[in-house]
Amino acid sequence: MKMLFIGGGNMAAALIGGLIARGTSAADILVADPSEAQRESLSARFGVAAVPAADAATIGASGLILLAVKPQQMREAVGALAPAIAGQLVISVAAGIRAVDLARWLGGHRRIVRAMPNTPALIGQGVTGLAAPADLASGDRALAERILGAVGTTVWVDDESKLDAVTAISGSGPAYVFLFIEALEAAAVKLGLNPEQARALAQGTVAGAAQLAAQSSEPPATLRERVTSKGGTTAAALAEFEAAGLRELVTRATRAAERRSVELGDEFGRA
Ligand SMILES: NC(=O)C1=CN([C@@H]2O[C@H](COP(=O)(O)OP(=O)(O)OC[C@H]3O[C@@H](n4cnc5c(N)ncnc54)[C@H](O)[C@@H]3O)[C@@H](O)[C@H]2O)C=CC1
Ligand SMILES: O=C(O)[C@@H]1CCC=N1
Repeated sequence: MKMLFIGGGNMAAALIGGLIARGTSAADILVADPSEAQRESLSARFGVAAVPAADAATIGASGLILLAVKPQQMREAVGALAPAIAGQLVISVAAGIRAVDLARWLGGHRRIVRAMPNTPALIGQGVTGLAAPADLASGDRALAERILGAVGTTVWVDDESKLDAVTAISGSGPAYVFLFIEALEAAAVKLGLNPEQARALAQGTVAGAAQLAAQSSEPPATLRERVTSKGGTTAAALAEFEAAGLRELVTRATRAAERRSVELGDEFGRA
C-alpha cells in the first residue's frame, strides 16, 4: 500500500524511519514537503521519494494519507488535498487539531483517525495514542493500529478530547525525559566528572531504569524503594526532589501542555 506523508519534518522522519526499519519498503512511501532541505534529508536518510507538493494523481493513488504538518499549517495543507482525495483513510498526527475540523477542510471526508505518536518511534519504541469516531469501520481502525503499531505500542482512547492529555504525557513526554538527562549530565560535570563520563552515566542510567521499569511487573514506586537505602545517598537526593515539589511540578507542566493542545485546536482548527 502506498503511503503519502503530508509534511516531512521531525515526526514524519521518526515514523518513516521506524516503518522502514520494520519492513515497510521505501518505495511505498512518498513525502510531500515544500522545504527542499527536508526533502533532501529524508531521501538521503531513508531512500524515500519526496516532492514539493502532491499532485492529484499521487493523492488518488495513495492508500493512506498521513498528515504531519504543524497545527498552524494544517488548514492550508489539507485544503490542497481536498479536491483530489479519493476516500482513503487519513491519519493526522497533529496536536490539537480536531477530526471535525479536518473533515470540514477535506470537504466532508469521514475516514479520519487522530494519532499522537512520539519520536522514539524512530527506533521502534514509540507509544501512540489513537482516537477515531465511533462509526469508523473496524478495518480502518485496524489499519491505523497496524501503521502506528509498527513503530511501537498503541493505546486507544474512547474520546478524542483525551488526546490532549495523551499529548501532554507521551507526545511531549520524551522532551521531559531528555531535559532530565541534560540536567543529570550537567550535575555530573558540576560534581567533577568529565563530559564524556557525565553523558555515559546520565544516558545509561535513564535508559537502564526505563528498561527495568518496562520489563518489571512491579510499579515504579517499588523499584525506587529498592534503590533507596535507609539513611543512604538516594534518600538524601529524593528528599531534595520532594521538598522542591517535583510531583506537583510535573502535574503543572503536563496541565500546561494539555491546555496548549486545546488552545491549538481552538486557534488553528475552528477557522
Ligand atoms: N515532534 C514531535 O515530537 C511530535 C509532533 N507531533 C505533531 O506532528 C506534526 C509535525 O510536527 P514536527 O514534525 O515536529 O514539525 P516540523 O516543523 O519538523 O515538520 C513539519 C513539516 O511540514 C512541512 N510543511 C509545511 N507546510 C506544508 C504543506 N502545506 N504541505 C506539506 N508539508 C508542509 C514543513 O516544511 C516541515 O518540514 C505537528 O502537528 C505536531 O503537533 C505529534 C507528536 C510528536
Ligand atoms: O510540541 C508539540 O506541540 C508537539 C506535540 C507533541 C510533541 N511535539
